Amino acid sequence: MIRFDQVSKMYSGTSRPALNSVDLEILKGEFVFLVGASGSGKSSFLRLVLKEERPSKGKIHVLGQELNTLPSRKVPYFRRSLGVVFQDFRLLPQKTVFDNVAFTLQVIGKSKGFIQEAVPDVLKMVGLGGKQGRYPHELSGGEQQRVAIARAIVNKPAILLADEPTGNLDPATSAGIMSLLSTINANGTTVIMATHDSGIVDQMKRRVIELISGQVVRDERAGGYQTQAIPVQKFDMTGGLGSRTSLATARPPAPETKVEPAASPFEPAAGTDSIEIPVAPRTVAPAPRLAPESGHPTSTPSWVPVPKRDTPPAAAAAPAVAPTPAAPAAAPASVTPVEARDEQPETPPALNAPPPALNEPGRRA
Ligand SMILES: Nc1ncnc2c1ncn2[C@@H]1O[C@H](COP(=O)(O)OP(=O)(O)OP(=O)(O)O)[C@@H](O)[C@H]1O
Repeated sequence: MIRFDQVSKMYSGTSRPALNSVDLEILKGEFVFLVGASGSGKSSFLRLVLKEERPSKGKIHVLGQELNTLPSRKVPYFRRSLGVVFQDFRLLPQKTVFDNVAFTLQVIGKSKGFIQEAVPDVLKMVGLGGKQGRYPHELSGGEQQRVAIARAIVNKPAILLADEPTGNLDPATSAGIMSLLSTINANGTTVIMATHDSGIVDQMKRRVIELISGQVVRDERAGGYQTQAIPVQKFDMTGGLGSRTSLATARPPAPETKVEPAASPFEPAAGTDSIEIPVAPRTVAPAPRLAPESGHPTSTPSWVPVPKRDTPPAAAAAPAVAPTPAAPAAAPASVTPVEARDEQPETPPALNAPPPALNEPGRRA
């Protein structure tokens, strides 16, 4: 579904790559956390998936498409399969909840009838059924993020990219957002979330990819935020230290091993809507956890590299989370906020402003 082959990204005017020889694969239905200190390359990774940036080296495949060869005119259509959520919500302040979600559908020319059906459905799914007439300033932060998520998923994207979606929320509200993302994932959407929130990562027990200075140093199935960092290049399965083969081999365990996420407090128990709200400690980005002199890991890796696979993870086939009763019966089609940035006739700031998380102001190459 997403494959990075020896991808490096060097922004112009910089001396160090934001991403350095990244080699990984994310399968349909996975829920992946991207962790790492500020500046380690998480947002750059997401921007590359979105084709907001081009790799300086290497190839990126997303949904069967090699992005280097994707013509610009096809990018908006490509992005219809991707939803994006940001830390700062990026709602249109002058539009109601309904209109914020409807706007992206209008941009791609969906009919009024379609919009009238799809928007209430998705708002109900994110728990905002009764608030569609409100304006963003009349909502809590968590509710605003739910609107942003509704906007991102109204077209049932194959992939949802979330850049610090809980970064502005308190722990209890974050738990609600994570529960929602879990449900979206259980309904078939691949979720990739960049985060500094150790409590969430530790409790969700999903795949964790850790970046340090643009390099993948850990790729752990059902991992935690603080697990010892393992330099992938040093974990040699083929006899060739740091070789292309060993990197390609250093992929997460096969889906056949079925990573059934352990019961997570962010996921409602089967047959119920109740979610235990954990009070997870917030942390800032950690310092690299390599042994200071050698750069070698300080403990045995807890993951097992395996060859590439093409089949979806078992967890996707058998969702750990029962879809909520409020989930829409039919999949509405629409457009992601990303695409709206490309195609919208006006330039509403919330959709067009350079995204701070993915495109920090003043840093565009
Ligand atoms: N447009 C840009 N132009 C130049 N350098 C950039 C640009 N975007 C990012 N960088 C640099 O690339 C590196 C990775 O940045 P990136 O935003 O991907 O990190 P991050 O892990 O997402 O950080 P954070 O957790 O703070 O959001 C940093 O050194 C950053 O300064």
